[in-house]
Amino acid sequence: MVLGARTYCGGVAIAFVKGHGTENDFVVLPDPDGDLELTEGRVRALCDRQRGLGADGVLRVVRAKALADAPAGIDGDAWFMDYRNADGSVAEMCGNGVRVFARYLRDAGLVDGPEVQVWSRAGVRPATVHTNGTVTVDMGQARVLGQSTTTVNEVTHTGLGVDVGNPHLVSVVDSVAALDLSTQPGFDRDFFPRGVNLEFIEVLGPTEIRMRVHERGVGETRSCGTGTVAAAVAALAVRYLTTGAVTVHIPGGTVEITVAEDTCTLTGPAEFVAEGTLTESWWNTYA
Ligand SMILES: N[C@H](CCC[C@H](N)C(=O)O)C(=O)O
Repeated sequence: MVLGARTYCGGVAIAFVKGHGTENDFVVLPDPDGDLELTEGRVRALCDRQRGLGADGVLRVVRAKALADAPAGIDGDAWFMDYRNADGSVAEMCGNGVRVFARYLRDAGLVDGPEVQVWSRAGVRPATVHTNGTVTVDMGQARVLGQSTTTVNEVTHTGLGVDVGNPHLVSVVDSVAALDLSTQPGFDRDFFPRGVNLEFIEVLGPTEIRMRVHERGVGETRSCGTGTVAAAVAALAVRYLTTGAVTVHIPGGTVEITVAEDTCTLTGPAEFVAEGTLTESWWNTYA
């Protein structure tokens, strides 16, 4: 497992690792000292599936002291997941990303033991890397925002807004397969001024749902970890419950969610596909 690079000016190539959590895929960029100039243009190019490595997002592995916008009071040596969406935008949190990030820290020998503290712009997300390769993340408290609407294929759905550190709107539909999510669904920009991740769920049973998602800053993805937590909250709300366990089937696999009054957990796989180095010419092409 690569540990990362300093900078090209030092003549050292920039290392990457490619991984995914239920097929929500990421480029992991080890950059402990914050040397890389990770511009929006480079993120878009990295995530482009023709001119780059291809991914839904980038996880920069950086120590908090190397970040300009690290939360106040955080230990400078804490590991921070600097998450970027494929369109180059910065998001507060990425649930599938935390699973991949935590497993990377363990496999790269940057942390000892199965318990990993992953910091994000939404706060710290403790994770446990299990011996079978799955990871359980403490996702913090999910906060219900109220009802809002989304329009897909000229049909308007009323959904439940849920804040999981990032914004979500979850709508219950008869069939997720019937939805065309190839373009941005409509949503209320007054209710969600910073954009929103849009989940659509089909209830399969009291504790089981199927979900598809159109992610803010990406488009339709095979999975969205924070979205599965929001979906579980909405599925429980359908039964007038605020706590419980829900199995969520997404196109990229299955995750297990627990919802309690004060916090939620997300358990699912984290896989690594490849590791390597970016060519200097490629890196210098995109600024
Ligand atoms: N697109 C999301 C961030 C990534 C969330 C998703 N990939 C996850 O696993 O939670 C947003 O802009 O809030």
